[in-house]
Amino acid sequence: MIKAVAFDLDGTLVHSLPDLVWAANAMRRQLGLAAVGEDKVSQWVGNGISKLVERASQELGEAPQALALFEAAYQSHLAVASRPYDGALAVLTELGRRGFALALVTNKASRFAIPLVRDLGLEPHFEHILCGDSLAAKKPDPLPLTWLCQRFDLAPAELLMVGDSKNDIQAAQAAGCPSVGLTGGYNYGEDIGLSNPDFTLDSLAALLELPALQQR
Ligand SMILES: O=C(O)COP(=O)(O)O
Ligand SMILES: [Mg+2]
Repeated sequence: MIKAVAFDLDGTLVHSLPDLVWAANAMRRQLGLAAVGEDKVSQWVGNGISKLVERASQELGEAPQALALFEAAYQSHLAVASRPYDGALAVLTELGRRGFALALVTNKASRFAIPLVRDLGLEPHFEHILCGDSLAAKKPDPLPLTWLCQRFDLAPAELLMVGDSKNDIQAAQAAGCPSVGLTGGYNYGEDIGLSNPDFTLDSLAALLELPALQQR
């Protein structure tokens, strides 16, 4: 029986790609590189900011200044075009009303993730927020989910992970937690179904129809 739900952030609750593209291009311009579009950047998201920057400056090989350039740009442009997906706030509110404990498990570093969820009004819904730098390992490592199970005093089977990326599904599988894979997010251009989540859904709103999430 599910008692708590852990949500991923980028590509799951928030369409953050436009601001990530903006920051990546601000960095690339200063490094003398050409601008890139959403199609490219969406494939660089998933393993945290430093990996994104590494992928976004790959043509240069070593670019020690790249991370600082990206971070300065992104910090000033976190929630300009980023928006919660349709129904995101309503789904969090309704799951809370049904008695489920909610948590956020993102690979985004806390200095970006926290102000973003605060700005978009998502923060009060979560009992715990785990970011890419909160613990010794991030998704696809199971650590954030096993940490949550301990905090919530739950068995792995009682915590549902909802995410758009194979990192979310692999973390859930390694922790022994059930998972929902959302289509339409940022999954390196791959079909999320290939990661074998327990459920594959096309929208957040469809979560509310899952039999396991009717009532805690
Ligand atoms: O920052 C990233 O690379 C991905 O963030 P997410 O875990 O919220 O999808
Ligand atoms: Mg994601």
